[in-house]
Amino acid sequence: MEVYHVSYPNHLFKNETNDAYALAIGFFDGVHTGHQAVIQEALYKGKERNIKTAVMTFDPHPSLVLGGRKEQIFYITPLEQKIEVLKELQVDAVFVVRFTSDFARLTPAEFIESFIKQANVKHVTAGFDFSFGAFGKGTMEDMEQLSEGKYTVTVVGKQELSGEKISSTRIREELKAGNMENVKELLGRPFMLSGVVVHGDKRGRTIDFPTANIQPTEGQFTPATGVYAVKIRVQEKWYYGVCNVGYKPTFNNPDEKRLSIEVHIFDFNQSIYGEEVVVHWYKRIRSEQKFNGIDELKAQITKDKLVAIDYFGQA
Ligand SMILES: Cc1cc2nc3c(=O)[nH]c(=O)nc-3n(C[C@H](O)[C@H](O)[C@H](O)COP(=O)(O)O)c2cc1C
Ligand SMILES: Nc1ncnc2c1ncn2[C@@H]1O[C@H](COP(=O)(O)OP(=O)(O)OP(=O)(O)O)[C@@H](O)[C@H]1O
Repeated sequence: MEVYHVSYPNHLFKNETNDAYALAIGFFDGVHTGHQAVIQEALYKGKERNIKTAVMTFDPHPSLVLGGRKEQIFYITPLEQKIEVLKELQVDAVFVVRFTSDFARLTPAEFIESFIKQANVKHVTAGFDFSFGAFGKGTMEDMEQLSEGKYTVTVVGKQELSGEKISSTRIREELKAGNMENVKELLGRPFMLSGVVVHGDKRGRTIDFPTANIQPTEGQFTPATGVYAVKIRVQEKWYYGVCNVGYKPTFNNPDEKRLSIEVHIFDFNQSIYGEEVVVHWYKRIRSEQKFNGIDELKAQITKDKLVAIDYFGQA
């Protein structure tokens, strides 16, 4: 899969590629099942017409530029992970458009000229609510009307789960609540968090539950605090585990708000500091609690482990 980075006005498509494309457009944070329907439609059209399939996405999130947001944005799938998921969907190319204020000022017609027609796009698919161009004024009807016969358009209808639209916003809310089973259903795969194993307080081994402390890749959304049943990939192998996201109130002063993500990996006793790992999140088991000492905490983690084993035994 090719990845092209394009930006307006300096670096456009002209010399990038001569291939013709069926294109799916959107921000696609999460590449959830609603997004997958849009991308599958592009894949279908690409096959039908014997042309390549591409996904156009933007970076950073438009709200950072349009909303004048100063704080960091947290993504369900940071760009690199989004690209990985798109690769698995068998897309031929990804166009990553730099979302700048200059880009945001383009009229719908200008956007189409520079980013659709000049990119040799022969078919466009997007969802029913996709909007583009300055103030988001361009609709999918405009997309069709401005085509001048140079490309065709399909609009994918609203994909729903339990009567509500599947959306990135909805998934962020579910992550904030720790509802990982719902997240899994909406994404069509478990939520993934990648990061590096860093040194913790080294207390874990003294309570018989050694943990890998994970420093997440920058810009990733972290689920609600609490204890979770997870799978973790270490050096190409998958293991089961229990993960605590929180502040360890049993040991730490509640004012010390340093969030930690740590996984006790089952049947594992290697030193993995500095390793890159990926955590897949399945189920929230309970909230983090302040215990009266180590014995109570140990007894609870033993129970958490049984809940996770039981969950995976049935999953
Ligand atoms: C499954 C699991 C559940 C945990 N639950 C709690 C908890 O409810 N309250 C708490 O204070 N710490 C909890 N912890 C965190 C432990 O206190 C922590 O692993 C221990 O202090 C070791 O920290 P260290 O790795 O920084 O040395 C939990 C850890 C794990 C692995
Ligand atoms: N549930 C859905 N059904 C059909 N199309 C969808 C759905 N969700 C998103 N799309 C389409 O997928 C593309 C990417 O959309 P976008 O990234 O805005 O997703 P979103 O999930 O709606 O995000 P947000 O919650 O931030 O509005 C757009 O073309 C959009 O119209």
